[in-house]
Amino acid sequence: MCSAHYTLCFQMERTQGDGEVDHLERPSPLTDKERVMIQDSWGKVYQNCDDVGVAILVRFFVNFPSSKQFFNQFKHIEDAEELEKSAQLRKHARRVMNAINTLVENLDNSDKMASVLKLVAKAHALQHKVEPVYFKILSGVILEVLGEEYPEVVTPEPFNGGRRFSALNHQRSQGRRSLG
Ligand code: HEM
Repeated sequence: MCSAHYTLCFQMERTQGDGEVDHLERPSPLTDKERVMIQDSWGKVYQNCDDVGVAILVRFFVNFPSSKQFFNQFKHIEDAEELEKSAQLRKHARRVMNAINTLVENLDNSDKMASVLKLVAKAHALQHKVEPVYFKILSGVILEVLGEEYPEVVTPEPFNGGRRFSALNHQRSQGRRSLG
């Protein structure tokens, strides 16, 4: 599982069937080797950050239309091609990718990671009134799109119950078409 996704999930609370709120387990710290693998893998994705970010958000809004309700400029748009052109969507895609990039760049700086996550969490909860479940859904879509577009860096080996970035088979990426 990508560490940024993992950290975002870690920040979220999960509601149990009986209505009690339970915190996710704290992940074990990354080793230096894992951190460098994640940064290396993410670097490849981030080279195409505009196209990847838009592809992720279009998939998210098409497959989970209720998530559009928070965006005044495209909440009524259904067509994927039209969504793709929306300036508000493209801006949010850049913001999402840049926030993840800051997290990945600071994997060894937990204070910085916590402050970025806190800012994002506060703004979305208090200002934009986004329910936490949408973060969970979006993180699944991120992994789905990256798994399709970058199979060499997002591999399916289980890692604490999820998927992770991996440096495995980087060579296989040579020559693969890039997104967009
Ligand atoms: C990885 C997850 C996400 C990241 C890193 C992220 C990041 C950001 C950032 C940095 C901003 C601009 C600053 C701000 O207003 O807070 C923003 C704005 C916003 N985000 Fe997110 N976001 C994420 C997920 C979501 C989700 C799941 C939704 C709703 C389904 C959402 C809805 C919004 C809205 C409505 C705005 C304001 C848009 C505007 O004013 O044009 N975000 N987001």
